[in-house]
Amino acid sequence: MAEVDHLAAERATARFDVEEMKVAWAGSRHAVHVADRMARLVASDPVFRKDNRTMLSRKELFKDTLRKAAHAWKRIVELRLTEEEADLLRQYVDQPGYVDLHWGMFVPAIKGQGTEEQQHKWLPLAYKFQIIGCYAQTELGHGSNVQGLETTATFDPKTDEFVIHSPTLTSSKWWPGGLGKASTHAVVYARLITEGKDYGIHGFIVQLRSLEDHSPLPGVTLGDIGGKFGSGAYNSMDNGVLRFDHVRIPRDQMLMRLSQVTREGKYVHSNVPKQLLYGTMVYVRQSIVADASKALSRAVCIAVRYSAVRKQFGSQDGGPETQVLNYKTQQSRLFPLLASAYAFRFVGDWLNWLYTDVTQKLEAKDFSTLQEAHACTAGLKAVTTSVTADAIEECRKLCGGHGYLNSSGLPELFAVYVPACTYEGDNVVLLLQVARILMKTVSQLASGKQPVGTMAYMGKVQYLMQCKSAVSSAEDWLNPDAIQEAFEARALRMAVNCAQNISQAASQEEGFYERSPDLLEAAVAHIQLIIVTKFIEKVHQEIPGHGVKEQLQALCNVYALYILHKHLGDFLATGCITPRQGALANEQLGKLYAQVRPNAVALVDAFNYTDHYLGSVLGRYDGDVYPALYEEAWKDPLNETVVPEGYHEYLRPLIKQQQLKLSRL
Ligand SMILES: CCCCCCCC/C=C\CCC/C=C/C(=O)SCCNC(=O)CCNC(=O)[C@H](O)C(C)(C)COP(=O)(O)OP(=O)(O)OC[C@H]1O[C@@H](n2cnc3c(N)ncnc32)[C@H](O)[C@@H]1OP(=O)(O)O
Ligand SMILES: Cc1cc2nc3c(=O)[nH]c(=O)nc-3n(C[C@H](O)[C@H](O)[C@H](O)COP(=O)(O)OP(=O)(O)OC[C@H]3O[C@@H](n4cnc5c(N)ncnc54)[C@H](O)[C@@H]3O)c2cc1C
Repeated sequence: MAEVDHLAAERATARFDVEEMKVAWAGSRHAVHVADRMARLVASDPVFRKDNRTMLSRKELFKDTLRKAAHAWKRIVELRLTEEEADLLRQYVDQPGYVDLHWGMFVPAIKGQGTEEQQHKWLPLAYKFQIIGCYAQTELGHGSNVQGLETTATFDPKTDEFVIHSPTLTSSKWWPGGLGKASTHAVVYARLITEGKDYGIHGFIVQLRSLEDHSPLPGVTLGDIGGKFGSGAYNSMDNGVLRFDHVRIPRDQMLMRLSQVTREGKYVHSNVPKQLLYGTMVYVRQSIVADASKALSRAVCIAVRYSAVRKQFGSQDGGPETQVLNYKTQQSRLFPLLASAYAFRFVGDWLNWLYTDVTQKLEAKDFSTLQEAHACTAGLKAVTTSVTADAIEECRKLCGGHGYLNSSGLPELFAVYVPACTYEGDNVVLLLQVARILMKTVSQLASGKQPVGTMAYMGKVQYLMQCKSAVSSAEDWLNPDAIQEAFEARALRMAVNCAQNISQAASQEEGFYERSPDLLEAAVAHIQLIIVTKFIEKVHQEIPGHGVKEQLQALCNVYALYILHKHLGDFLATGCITPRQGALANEQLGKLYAQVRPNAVALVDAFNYTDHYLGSVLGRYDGDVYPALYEEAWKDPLNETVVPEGYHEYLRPLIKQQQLKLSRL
């Protein structure tokens, strides 16, 4: 705890129990405790220092990542950490690296798509880091279109092997994290060809590097694809390129849980949906939603604390300057982001529950909820990552000029985060998947088929197509039923409008193509409805702690009314509310901001982040920003010498030349 607390006055105005809010945020008292312990463990270990990261060269940064990963593993083993503890420790180390893909995609791919025998063989090796794996799906020529991948895996019955080959330049694997320099193995996605027939994309475990000296195996060409956006940031990751020249692997290295190739080369597909091949992506998409709230809450924590410290302009009578957090414009830009962090946290928890539920059903061969899992993970991944990326940039602007300094932590956070809009499915491509499912659901309404899960509201089509909001005062917008109905009506009407427009096209496919910009908006409306609904449901639960429920209620209303205000055009165009009701929502939003204001600093304290994890001089817990900023500047390598390198070569001759010219005048 800091000696001087410049934010003490802010903390004193909080009208709720911060310790209990920490529990609501983390999910349980146990979760707060474990996260706290792991965060402190990392913060107190000099190997995990990260304040110099943006000053390292790419090579130094990569080596630093290897060092941290090895040290983290050593600590995990020494301290016999549980899986939960180890995941948190890695989170707080906060440096993207091959380990993320090893645990986050390679292991899940084998678990999800490998037979029991294959899991028995490969997982123990991966669990002990005797092999390091990555997920090699995307190619130079194809990423979004998985069915368009070109790498081939041709079965050779003579030797009982698959021959993995990259037939073209565009078939080179391109992007897989951990592939460039670290991985020894990969789950490679390739077209399965047997008995002369192409059976489409399947997963294969392929060894890439020697386990003795790490050199590439014969027929394997691989390396790093080069520097990426931002200093430090995602450059700690060795995203790689990989080509195969007729590389042979045993038949049993095809992941055979979903389909098999027999010794004779017969292709056998188990009686399961083909889309289960995409299971690893579904798993990672749901974890990306949980991560969105982490990244967003970090940015918001920095911006809120700094806005409480920063003062600009005096009062009319020459009194003290005003905290920028008191400006209504600052509040109207920042508090919706604070509310979004909480909203994403709770929808992330719900999505995790849904994912677990669907997985259990799949184990029991019940595939009925697969579409729901796909729509929710794809749509929530798209909306939460897009909002978070934009929000981090907004937080940078909210911190004025100092937000642009690396020491604010915001440039690096943005650079690390922004590819989340692209990886695990480009957000537009994913939203179009949601739109397809929405259109399918609308088309089935006429036949009387009742939609289920998050689409269930569409079953109220008769009512929602004609209902009118009853809101007649600003306070009426505090009624969750009023919010819920307006959001349901907007989402349904947008979807039905799209469906009607598509039905007038020459074909469904052409209509979908022509109307895709509208479809995107309909998909966003549907996903925003899910987020609002899950927040409302959360607030309806019993939430212990003085004032905690009230604060969450206020944030829920901020989130919903902010979205309504931002997308007012949708609500008006679909006739769900009147312009007057829109104005009342905005009036209520202003009142809610005033309610949030005295609690703002405490609401970000509830995220319980250490200064190490935040990595920001502006977001320090103690608010002692200026000495830290001043001190940090002197650490820059440019300040190692008073006179810069290059002075004698370039500055002095220039100055002298000008002096000479002047002396001649
Ligand atoms: C503690 C753990 C932490 C873990 C987190 C660590 C991770 C580290 C974090 C970040 C590191 C970054 C790692 C990045 C990795 C990657 O990027 S891997 C590569 C990801 N690639 C993609 O996401 C590609 C996107 N493309 C696709 O998913 C598909 O191509 C497609 C766009 C969905 C289209 O597929 P396809 O052409 O086959 O299908 P369609 O004709 O459109 O649809 C056919 C039917 O299938 C249904 N469908 C599609 N996808 C799914 C799915 N995933 N699940 C279920 N069902 C699916 C679709 O709705 C159609 O259904 P219908 O026939 O009934 O209409
Ligand atoms: C940092 C990072 C890490 C990654 N890690 C991995 C990894 O570990 N393993 C792996 O296999 N891959 C990885 N990837 C690759 C990633 O999954 C792909 O980049 C991603 O799926 C997007 O595919 P793409 O690059 O082909 O984009 P494209 O599909 O080429 O997108 C280009 C543009 O076209 C638009 N577009 C494409 N299709 C459509 C359509 N049908 N309708 C409308 N618009 C469309 C997109 O919206 C986008 O604007 C990573 C990528 C990044 C950036």
